[in-house]
Amino acid sequence: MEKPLKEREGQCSEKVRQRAALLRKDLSRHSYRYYVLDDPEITDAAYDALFRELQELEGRFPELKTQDSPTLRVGAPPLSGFTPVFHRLPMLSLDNAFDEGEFFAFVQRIRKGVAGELLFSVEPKFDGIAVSLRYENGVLTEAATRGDGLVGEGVTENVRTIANLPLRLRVEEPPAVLEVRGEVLMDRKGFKALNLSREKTGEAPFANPRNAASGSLRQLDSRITATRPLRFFAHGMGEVEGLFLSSMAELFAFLRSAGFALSPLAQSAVLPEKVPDIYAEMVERRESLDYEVDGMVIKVENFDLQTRLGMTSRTPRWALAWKFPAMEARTRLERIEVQVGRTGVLTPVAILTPVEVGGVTVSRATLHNMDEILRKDIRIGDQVFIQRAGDVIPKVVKVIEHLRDGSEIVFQMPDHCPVCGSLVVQEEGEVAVRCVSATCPAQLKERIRHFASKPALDMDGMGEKLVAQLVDRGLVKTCADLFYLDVPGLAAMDRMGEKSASNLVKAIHDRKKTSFHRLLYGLGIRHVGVHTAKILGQRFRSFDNLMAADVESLSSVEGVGPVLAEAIRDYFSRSENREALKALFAAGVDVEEGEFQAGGHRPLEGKTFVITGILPVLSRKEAQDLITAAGGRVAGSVSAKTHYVVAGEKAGSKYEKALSLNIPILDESGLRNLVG
Ligand SMILES: NC(=O)c1ccc[n+]([C@@H]2O[C@H](COP(=O)([O-])OP(=O)(O)OC[C@H]3O[C@@H](n4cnc5c(N)ncnc54)[C@H](O)[C@@H]3O)[C@@H](O)[C@H]2O)c1
Ligand SMILES: [Zn+2]
Repeated sequence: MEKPLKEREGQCSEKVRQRAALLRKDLSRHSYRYYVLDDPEITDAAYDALFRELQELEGRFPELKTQDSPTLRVGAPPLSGFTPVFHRLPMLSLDNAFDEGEFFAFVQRIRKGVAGELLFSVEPKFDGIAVSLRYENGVLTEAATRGDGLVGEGVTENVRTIANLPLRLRVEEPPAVLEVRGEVLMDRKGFKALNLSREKTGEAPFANPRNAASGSLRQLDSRITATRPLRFFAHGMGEVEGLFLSSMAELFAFLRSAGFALSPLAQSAVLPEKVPDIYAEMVERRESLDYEVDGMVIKVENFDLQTRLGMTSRTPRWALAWKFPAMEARTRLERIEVQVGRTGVLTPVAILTPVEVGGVTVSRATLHNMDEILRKDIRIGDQVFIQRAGDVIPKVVKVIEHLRDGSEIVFQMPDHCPVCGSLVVQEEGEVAVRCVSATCPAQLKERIRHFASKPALDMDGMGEKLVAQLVDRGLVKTCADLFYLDVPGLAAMDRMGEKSASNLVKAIHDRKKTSFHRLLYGLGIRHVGVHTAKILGQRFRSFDNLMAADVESLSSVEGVGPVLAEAIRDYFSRSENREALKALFAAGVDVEEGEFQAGGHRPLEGKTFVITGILPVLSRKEAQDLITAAGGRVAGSVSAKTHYVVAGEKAGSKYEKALSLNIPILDESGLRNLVG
């Protein structure tokens, strides 16, 4: 139960006072690093937690509040190199919510003063840098960052270099004054490329696309900004004269017609009960966007009501940012382990102090290779930012160099295989170091696991631990040995009963009859993925043909480059590999006939498709299968090489890209017609 205020005030001990002072000091420092230097040393989630703690302390003990408390302020004052721009209407921050309960508490607060229906607009929260664009009689005259909310940095020349923003409003009778507010951001691809080139020249990488966008926009030389892949998304307005809009729906429509990019995920006039579902959907689609969003912004639909609700010194009372689970975390890199892959490549892996990222505990991150470690200057003992995206292995984005205390250790790649002890080699022109021993058990385990994996021979039950035992006890020395395993042999393994042993033997036996591409993929030839294996199957149709093919005819196949052709040639030129394949056939492996039977209907041969949005009947996977079965190829992103884009409901940026490149867009029935 809440205690009466008097008593709570009385409890404000020296300890609490000190804590509040410390929080204020820390928050100010982090704000400075984040807003001014674009080089944060803690994650946004960690910052938000400190911010909340201070907010709560100040709420319980109002006497702790100070004029300069970070809880009362927006951003940071502008940097002195820029012309200061005074915002006629302040540019505010947003209140945060972290769960559904906090969202409905916000709805409740607003409901108090409202009779009748309450509606909201929803938009993704773009993780970029806020700017205000001033148009006078339709012409862009001034652009400024948010700064401390009242005074921002004049970045007009820099903003003019952003390609997707109108320098003149595309409306017949432009308003006398219109300030469009929105977010400048950098897409993931541009961010990756920028960091890569910075690491090569020894510059510190940016921690995330937001910091990269901010650092790129806030340049004193606009020629540098012009080289950076920046985009602008509009989401609101400041001062207006000569234009009357009454709702978010009207605002969205007006901004679109005037030539601004808005998120295709924006919706207006939504009932509050619907918001949690839309939130869940946005969380799900977050990864598929080519730029980062860190939450959903919910705004009161009606402008009259917005005005009535007003604002605090820091935030409007009519809007809320419902944050997404963080995908970034900071932790310590404890040590570096070296793993040996199936082609013998030594891969360094970071072992981290376990940390939670987006609801999952992460304790390992890939470091790729020695080049990457050197480029990012990653040392053992460093504090690092890690990032998780979907189900892929987390990666180390950046080291927080100034937190080093001198005890960090520079890592060196071992010159011997950590598993079999043989000398490793680095082939010319290659970054990777590999163990080339033909008998290396680490490689053998990986090769067997790959061979038994789902897209290859798909032997359900052949897991990592079992494979390790089979190899360590000498029962399996080649992939072919798998087909000679018997029930007593398997049942002797740890955690293996008669029953599961006999199931597994049956599963292995069932998999003898397989398809060409599964077997080819299963061999684990470097660079040969599932897709390439399928293409090669279609072209060569048998292992005899494939083994007889020279580099030239291999690389003439669409989708097979010279590197791949070379890898395939190299693989089959080794007698041990040819023997291994023979041994598989001798063990009874059989590639199904009919897979490439002539006369197959292949109307989409040579055509590349991109699928976006939700189709009315087919799932994403079904649509893909339909296309590949008809000889087409499905790519992940739209480019000049795309032949068709198949678009469903809520199609996103891929749809827009297709429009801009004049690529034909099909709906589901259009696709079916094409397939026939
Ligand atoms: N890591 C650090 O050290 C550090 C330091 C300071 C701040 N931060 C981060 O910055 C946040 C505070 O920054 P903030 O004041 O910019 O607040 P905020 O990021 O919580 O949100 C406010 C901003 O969101 C932007 N925005 C994006 N999409 C929008 C949309 N569709 N509609 C309306 N506005 C939209 C607006 O520009 C607005 O100014 C903290 O929550 C923290 O995550 C981190
Ligand atoms: Zn080895």
